[in-house]
Amino acid sequence: MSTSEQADVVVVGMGPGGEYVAGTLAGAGLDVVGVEAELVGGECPYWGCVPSKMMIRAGNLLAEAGRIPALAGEAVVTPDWEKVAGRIRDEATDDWNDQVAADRFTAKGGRLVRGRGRLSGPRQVTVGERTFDARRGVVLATGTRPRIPPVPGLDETPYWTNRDAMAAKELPASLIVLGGGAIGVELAQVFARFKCAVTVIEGQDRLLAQEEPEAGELAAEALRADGVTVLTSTRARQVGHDDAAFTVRLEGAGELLRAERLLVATGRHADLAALGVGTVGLDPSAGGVPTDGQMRAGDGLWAVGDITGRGAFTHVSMYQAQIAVRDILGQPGPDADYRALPRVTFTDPEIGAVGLTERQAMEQGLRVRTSVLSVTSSTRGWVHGAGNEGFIKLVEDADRGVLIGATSAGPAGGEVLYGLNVAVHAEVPVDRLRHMIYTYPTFHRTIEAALGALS
Ligand SMILES: Cc1cc2nc3c(=O)[nH]c(=O)nc-3n(C[C@H](O)[C@H](O)[C@H](O)COP(=O)(O)OP(=O)(O)OC[C@H]3O[C@@H](n4cnc5c(N)ncnc54)[C@H](O)[C@@H]3O)c2cc1C
Ligand SMILES: NC(=O)c1ccc[n+]([C@@H]2O[C@H](COP(=O)([O-])OP(=O)(O)OC[C@H]3O[C@@H](n4cnc5c(N)ncnc54)[C@H](O)[C@@H]3O)[C@@H](O)[C@H]2O)c1
Repeated sequence: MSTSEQADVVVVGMGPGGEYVAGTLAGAGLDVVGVEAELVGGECPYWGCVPSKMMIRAGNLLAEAGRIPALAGEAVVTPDWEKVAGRIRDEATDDWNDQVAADRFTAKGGRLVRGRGRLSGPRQVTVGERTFDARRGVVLATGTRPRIPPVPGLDETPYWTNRDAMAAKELPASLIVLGGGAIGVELAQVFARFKCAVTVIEGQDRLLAQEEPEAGELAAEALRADGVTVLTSTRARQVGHDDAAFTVRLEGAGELLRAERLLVATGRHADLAALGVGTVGLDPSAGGVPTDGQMRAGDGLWAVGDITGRGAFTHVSMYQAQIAVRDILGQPGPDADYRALPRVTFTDPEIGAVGLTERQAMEQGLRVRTSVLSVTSSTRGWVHGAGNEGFIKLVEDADRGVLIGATSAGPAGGEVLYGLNVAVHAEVPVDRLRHMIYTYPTFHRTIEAALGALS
């Protein structure tokens, strides 16, 4: 009979959230077991944020070169995907090898256990034949997997998820993207800029449906300008595949689309049943693990990252990880606060947002004032010329006189977002924001104009 092994803390899943928790606690002298089924570092560095942003950087360079004729002369540019694929392989992922990250953890004294972990009771995790008892507790940080919609025929085809797209050594000549959320729009634009014929199929009436309607419209305009076919309020009825191509039969009139590849980017979900959460009294069929403000999910149990369902972003997983670490170490600190949750979709133009959309604010029964100002109307936008599309949208809680939401779209829209992020987080009165000095000529001066236009 095998005996259980002891540890102070067992962290299940070593993505950005789990790696931070495990590494920091090990560095603080705790006996930490980190359990990882695939690669230490998780989705973000190997199949998510980092490789996709390398692709986007390359695609944006091509687009900028395409703007030279309008502003600076002539440019002849030949896209070469091999450069992008090579950079992802060599610089981003080390050819999908996590040795550096694993060594970083073990150098701090952590014990890395490779395998799929599962709760087998309170403060207890089983990995294959081994069982670990965690004196202080267990941290769940297992992230999410792609959600594959139940479209007839889809399961029998070799469709791509984000993982295949990130590892692509060659680009297909044509691509259908199912889902017009963050993954769908970012990758559609990159692939199109590398001369792949892309069609995006989005079930809702606009792209980036969780953001302001203006954001979805801008994303659609930008994608169309890059040659992408954007179909909204459209669903796939049937998917097929033969040696040559994928076919997607659409609902409604039943139009048939064909493409060399099909990318499914229709959201993600956590598999709580496989994680054994029922053994600690949690609902295995829930969409995420509920936590309190200190990321506690039960006695001796914490959860951080995508699995909590509070925003599938690396910065959320790191933020929550810091809170969980403090709590496990017995250090007091503020509860998690998601009022000023920022996010950036790295299309060109970038679309950043923080806090509530106008609609979300109204649904909360708040009396709101809003404004939308075009970046092109600013001096900097006008000077910038080609590639200057974008807008600032502000959502003010009219009764409190503070911003509760904002969208910053445009060149460097994600960077411009920062000031708005501070304003929403710190609840800086709109009246104070109106009376500060905004550098001339910057894109962010559009914020000053938008503050003046709140009504
Ligand atoms: C294409 C793409 C682009 C993205 N771009 C951005 C971006 O620009 N900015 C941003 O903020 N976010 C982005 N994200 C989201 C970001 O990648 C995630 O929010 C982040 O990785 C979540 O971190 P996590 O620690 O919660 O989980 P994950 O990164 O998913 O890591 C979880 C880890 O747990 C492991 N695991 C799972 N189950 C078990 C088990 N039972 N036992 C042991 N190990 C297990 C997995 O193998 C994985 O390594 C992107 C995602 C994708 C797919
Ligand atoms: N820049 C970033 O921060 C970034 C980039 C990529 C991904 N991410 C994260 O990864 C997560 C997953 O990204 P995602 O794009 O897969 O999910 P998402 O939830 O952002 O978008 C999925 C889209 O697919 C649509 N959809 C669902 N089922 C469909 C169907 N059957 N037919 C047509 N459309 C359908 C939805 O309406 C939705 O608009 C995001 O929630 C985001 O948090 C972040």
